[in-house]
Amino acid sequence: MATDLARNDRGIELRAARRDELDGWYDTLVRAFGGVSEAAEERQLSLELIEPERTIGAWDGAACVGTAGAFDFRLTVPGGAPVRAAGITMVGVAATHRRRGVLTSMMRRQLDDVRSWGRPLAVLTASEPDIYGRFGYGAATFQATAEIDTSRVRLAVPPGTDDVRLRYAAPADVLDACEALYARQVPLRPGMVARLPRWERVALLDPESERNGASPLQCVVAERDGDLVGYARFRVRPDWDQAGPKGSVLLTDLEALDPAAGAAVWRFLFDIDLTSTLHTRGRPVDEAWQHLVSDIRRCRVTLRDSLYVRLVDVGAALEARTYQAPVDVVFAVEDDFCPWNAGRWRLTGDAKGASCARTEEPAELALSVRELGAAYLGGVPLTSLAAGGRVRELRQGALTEASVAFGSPVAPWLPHGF
Ligand SMILES: CC(=O)SCCNC(=O)CCNC(=O)[C@H](O)C(C)(C)COP(=O)(O)OP(=O)(O)OC[C@H]1O[C@@H](n2cnc3c(N)ncnc32)[C@H](O)[C@@H]1OP(=O)(O)O
Repeated sequence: MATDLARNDRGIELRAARRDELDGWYDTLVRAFGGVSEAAEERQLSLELIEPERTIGAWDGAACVGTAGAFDFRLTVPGGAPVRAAGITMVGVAATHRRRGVLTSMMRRQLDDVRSWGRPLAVLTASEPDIYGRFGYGAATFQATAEIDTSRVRLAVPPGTDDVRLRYAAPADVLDACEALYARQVPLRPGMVARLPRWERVALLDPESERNGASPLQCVVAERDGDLVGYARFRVRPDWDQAGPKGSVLLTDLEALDPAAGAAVWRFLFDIDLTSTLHTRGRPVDEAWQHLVSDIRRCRVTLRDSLYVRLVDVGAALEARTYQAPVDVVFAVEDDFCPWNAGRWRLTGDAKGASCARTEEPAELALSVRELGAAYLGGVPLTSLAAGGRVRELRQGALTEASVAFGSPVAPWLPHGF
């Protein structure tokens, strides 16, 4: 646990922040990100969600100069199981203390902690992609952002779309029903995270200071025969010029249970009067709307790295997921930062389950734990990493076998930051 004291070699003390220190600890984090305060309700919620005993503070005397935290998530992995994963968060080092190894010492302590908690995975989203690879994290999910010219792009909807009824609702009034629908989606896509208590409130945060001229959060629910089958939360930003209206729709959340429900919600978002652009952020890279549009180029889709995965316990992590095709491969894993993972592991598995144990047999694929993290959720093919020289095939056929087995029929996706 992070509660016992430790010093790194530069006289900085690492320990968990006590509850009565959390405010100051959080101020250090805010300053590390530039010092612009969040809205009061956002800060309040962040402080409620953080578990003090899973934090790390770096203290230079009485001053907090470094922060890191961990949420106790359950992450969906290929096959649908919810696997315990430390959601690493709130990492910052005071600008006065940067590039002296404070982050490195916090990462060292944190991964030891995560291991002692028995969590096979650590996951995070990175402020900058360059930071976490050295600690064994690999970019495992990507997300799509789109800027859709809805004045030009048409949407072709599937049969049944007209049977779906839409109505506006206050986001808080339908929250429980929307959360129940969300919970049904979580096992269906690797990378999704089951809601922890109080996390549903994150979706309703709507501080006026962060709207930038857009409306308060709006919600439309989709129903069929009175049952909720989808929802969208969004804002509208009106705008006008000489030629008339050119407002934007800013999509925040969208879930739907079936193709017609999804198409009904997307059609609604495309058709809001006085708007000509639909902005979407952080959506799945394989989302179906991309196949319904008349002109994908005018949707300006861009991809970005999203969830980084670190296997803290290689054997337990590889056993916790299933494999879409049979696999029996010996991996030689390099892991300088967590040497307990290094060495040869034999993975055997299929769509029903897997076992992964240490072995003395000859290695068939060689890679570092970072590549294993990138491939773990099925979104980054091992063949692609191998093409870049990041995975080496030592037995002919092992690469294709493992790459096919590791894949996922749906792209992994992290629905929200943390
Ligand atoms: C999960 C999250 O919360 S992501 C949020 C991360 N936080 C931020 O971006 C806030 C602003 N930045 C910071 O607070 C700090 O610069 C941190 C936390 C990114 C780095 O802290 P430091 O204590 O300076 O890192 P540390 O000295 O341990 O550096 C370790 C190595 O990472 C490198 N490194 C650190 N930060 C960066 C960076 N932003 N970009 C590239 N390399 C970096 C260092 O050069 C060093 O490399 P080396 O081992 O080859 O010498």
